[in-house]
Amino acid sequence: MRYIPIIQFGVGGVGRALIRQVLATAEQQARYGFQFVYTALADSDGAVVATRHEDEGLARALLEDLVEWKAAGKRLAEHPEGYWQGDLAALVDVAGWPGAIVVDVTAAEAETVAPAFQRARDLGYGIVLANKKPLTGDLRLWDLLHAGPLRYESTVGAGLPVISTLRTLLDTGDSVKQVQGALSGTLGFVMSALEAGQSFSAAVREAHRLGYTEPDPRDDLSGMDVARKALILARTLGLPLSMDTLTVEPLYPPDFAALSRDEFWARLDEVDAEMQARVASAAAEGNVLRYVADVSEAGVSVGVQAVPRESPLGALRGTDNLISFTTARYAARPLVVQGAGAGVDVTAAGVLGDMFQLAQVCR
Ligand SMILES: NC(=O)C1=CN([C@@H]2O[C@H](COP(=O)(O)OP(=O)(O)OC[C@H]3O[C@@H](n4cnc5c(N)ncnc54)[C@H](OP(=O)(O)O)[C@@H]3O)[C@@H](O)[C@H]2O)C=CC1
Ligand SMILES: N[C@@H](CC=O)C(=O)O
Repeated sequence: MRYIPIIQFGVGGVGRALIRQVLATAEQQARYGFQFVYTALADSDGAVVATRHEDEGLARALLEDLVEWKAAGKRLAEHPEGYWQGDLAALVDVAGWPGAIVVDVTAAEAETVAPAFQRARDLGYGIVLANKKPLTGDLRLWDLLHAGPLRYESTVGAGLPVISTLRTLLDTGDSVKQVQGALSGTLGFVMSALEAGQSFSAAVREAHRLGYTEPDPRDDLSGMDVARKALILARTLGLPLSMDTLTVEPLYPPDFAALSRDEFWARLDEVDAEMQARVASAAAEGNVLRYVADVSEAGVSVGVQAVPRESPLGALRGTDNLISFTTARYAARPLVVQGAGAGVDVTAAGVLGDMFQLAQVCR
């Protein structure tokens, strides 16, 4: 049996779901002749690191306890096995051995995680990302990440096979003309709720409660989360674009960006009337609102579109994403991927699928 050390940054909704799935799939892992062992877990200011490395990593009972501890809103550093830390690169140093995989399920800024990725690259470790920020900042970090084993399926469409589909199209020599679709689970959920008569602010609160939004929901409502996904698709297509080339339409007034998170939540209902009016005006024409991303060589844009209620995008419900690839081979009828595009379980499954792939690549 090969033991593959897992160093995981982030023990939030997705991070905890991932730990549960890793523990629940020991049999599936064994079928491939390996076992994932957690050797380090980090949250924003603490960590728990395995003291015995050889094959066991953190014990199952401890991992289960840590999942409960974090679900209760506590800090890893305050756990009896935890300590305060702010150096993710040092964690990569102490917790890995050849074949290790570093998993980023935070929403931390690129600059915060970049030194740890540099260390992982130096040591030849694999990297799996659900965090979009490292892939959408400086192109030098994009290049560094791509200089070794890397998977990032869950950054676009959560657990849906979006990046792998695009990769296969490109690897098999197809020419991808356009990638278009609804890429936000949160905004899809909110738009559906508005159609059903719920207020905008109530729908956003519900999406947050259900674990669909980013840690700061303004990342979703500003369009930035969709813009990041669109940029990841564009860069995967080979277009060396940066964020400032994208057109992005926000769903809240500009002064909301400077509010504290609490102030933002307190003032969110100020947007309700305008959103209700936009939905009603679209409905009068037989349309519904969808937040749509468009990626092609001509450029990348993300924003609200009124689309016919009966169209594929208009028929989407809840957190469902729909991504269509128009290519030389799929010209008349695009290749379409559709399904839940947010939620901690589907996202964690996308990350775990990436880990299974890297386990077969990293030695
Ligand atoms: N939820 C979803 O449906 C989807 C999420 N994703 C992506 O997955 C990632 C995680 O999302 P989610 O689990 O919902 O978010 P949460 O807010 O629930 O969890 C984020 C975790 O990251 C930790 N964290 C933040 N900064 C750092 C840091 N500098 N070092 C180490 N840990 C840090 C937080 O620590 P602390 O506990 O101390 O706050 C927390 O444990 C995001 O990037 C998101 O975009 C992608 C697809 C879908
Ligand atoms: N907040 C995101 C989560 C997945 O990336 C979304 O709602 O789509």
